[in-house]
Amino acid sequence: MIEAVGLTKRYGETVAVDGLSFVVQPGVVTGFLGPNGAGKSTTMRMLLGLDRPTTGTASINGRPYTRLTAPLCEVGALLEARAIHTGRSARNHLLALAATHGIGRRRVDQVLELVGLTQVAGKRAGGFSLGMGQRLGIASALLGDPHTLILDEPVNGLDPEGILWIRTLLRSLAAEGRTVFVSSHLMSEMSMTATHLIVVGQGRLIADCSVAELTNASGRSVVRVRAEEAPRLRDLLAADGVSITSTERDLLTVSGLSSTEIGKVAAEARVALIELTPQQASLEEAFMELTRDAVEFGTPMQAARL
Ligand SMILES: Nc1ncnc2c1ncn2[C@@H]1O[C@H](COP(=O)(O)OP(=O)(O)OP(=O)(O)O)[C@@H](O)[C@H]1O
Repeated sequence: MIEAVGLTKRYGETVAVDGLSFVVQPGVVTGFLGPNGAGKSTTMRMLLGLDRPTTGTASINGRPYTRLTAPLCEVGALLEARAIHTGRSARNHLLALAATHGIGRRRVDQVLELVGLTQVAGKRAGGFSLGMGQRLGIASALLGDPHTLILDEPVNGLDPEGILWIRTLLRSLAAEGRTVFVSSHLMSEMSMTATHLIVVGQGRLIADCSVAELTNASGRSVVRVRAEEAPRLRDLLAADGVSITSTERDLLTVSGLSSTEIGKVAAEARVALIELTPQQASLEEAFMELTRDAVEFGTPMQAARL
């Protein structure tokens, strides 16, 4: 379990993290989501004892990271991409790390296999592509078979096959009962990997809920209705609080009424429906709505990317 209590980090005038409190439970993948500059990396660095909080506390399984006796075996961490600038081979890099914790050669070969680097284990890690470096970082995080994983943007630099691989890996690690905390600024990615979400904006907590709750909370569900007599149905549905748009002759997009209500009106008026589809606002929309006021350098392009 990871716990942050009133975590705050100031850099001069900048408040990077602002009174953040949350708990990350074991057994599910928890996504740490927020626009660029929201304070995710700073929070993770404080969890890992790499940055000292201005105020507040961060603990892992009840203790600050710096007080863990065998950190590598308790917490696996992946921070920014290309953290490994080494002339060593991937295997030697892992062997050196393993030696600090009395971890054997067999475990090194195991994690190399797990991340798909066995073939290139003898190659200089400094010459690795971004994706290979990312895999080596994940191998380092897994080396001590830790119960807690803290990964900052682990899909960065991975190709589609790599993204699928990490998604499956994280879910299986969580299913084994581990605590898996993973940051991203991409809602679409997180919605496919995480079950729970902690959303931040400008250093503050915006949401702490399940992926399903976030979608439901957006509450802007609309219903797609297709009917040959769409104009007549539009008149029948028109009422206060109902908004109807139409981009095609036989298509209506209705908000303010449920699909059941629309179906009943259509049946009573004997209007044949070709389609009646309730549509949830996408997670991307829900996220943008949540963080709209918290995007640090809000530009239309950046907001669209979230
Ligand atoms: N060492 C530092 N000195 C000064 N300001 C910093 C420092 N580290 C981070 N910041 C500022 O703190 C804020 C939060 O940054 P942080 O990197 O934690 O955000 P993030 O959510 O991880 O963003 P990204 O998705 O872009 O990595 C930003 O305004 C950033 O400029």
